[in-house]
Amino acid sequence: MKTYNWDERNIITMDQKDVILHTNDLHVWYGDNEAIKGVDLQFQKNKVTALIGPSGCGKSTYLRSLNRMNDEIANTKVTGEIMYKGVNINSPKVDVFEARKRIGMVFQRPNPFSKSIYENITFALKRHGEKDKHKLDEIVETSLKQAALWDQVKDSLDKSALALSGGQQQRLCIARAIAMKPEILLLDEPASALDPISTGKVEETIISLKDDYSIVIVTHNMQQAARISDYTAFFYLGHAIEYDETSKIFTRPKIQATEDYVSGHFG
Ligand SMILES: Nc1ncnc2c1ncn2[C@@H]1O[C@H](COP(=O)(O)OP(=O)(O)OP(=O)(O)O)[C@@H](O)[C@H]1O
Repeated sequence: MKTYNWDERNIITMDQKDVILHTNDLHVWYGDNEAIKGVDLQFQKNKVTALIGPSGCGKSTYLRSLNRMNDEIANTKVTGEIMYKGVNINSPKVDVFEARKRIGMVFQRPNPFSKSIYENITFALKRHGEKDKHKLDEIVETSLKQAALWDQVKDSLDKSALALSGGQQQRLCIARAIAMKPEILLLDEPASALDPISTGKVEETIISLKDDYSIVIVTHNMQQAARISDYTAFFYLGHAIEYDETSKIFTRPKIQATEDYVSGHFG
């Protein structure tokens, strides 16, 4: 086992006008286990940012904290700031459901509702009071087009979402998240349960979504991070160790542990 200097950091900062979300000194505890130990990262608008690092380093915990999903887990404490448009969304005063409308999330396993394709997309919109059928039809079409699924399902919107393939289900989940018109999409290993062809399609979808959304994605797949992201953060044991442009992380990172991790020689 190599020894590394874990006090070393290389964390880039960005011009505030380009930043859509950032965390200041974010800590997350599960009971006594401090899973995130003071992370300061900025996320740029209309870019894809990948979070990488070995299993258990806190990537998913950090991602989930960005739209307060950790609130759903008992015995969790989150301190520090999550700044979105001048508002600290980690404040107890913030309406969590409103925050999640703006910062949507797609999980590792496709989890469509046991409803029709159409209803999967309109369900939350209706709950938020949208009743206009014409408008709902329009949102269904736009969201499915953006998720690159429209052509395959436009003639079967009444079909059960569960009859779709895994890759199609995941793109439906992306369409469902997009339908709420978020600004930020959080993706937690969205392709890890998919075959290579479906993975390729989900990756193409993610790249095409950049024009309209800012995306933060957790991935175990180094090639995937290199293919689709503009920025990459390397996490280890609850710390963000290195954060830079993806091209730099994968070709000339400043920290030895990052270099070893991305080249498969870590540990
Ligand atoms: N729901 C939970 N309850 C208690 N502890 C948790 C929970 N989720 C994660 N942890 C702990 O927090 C730490 C970070 O886990 P996390 O899942 O965020 O890491 P990760 O980097 O995403 O891992 P992986 O790549 O394996 O998904 C680990 O010690 C883990 O055991």
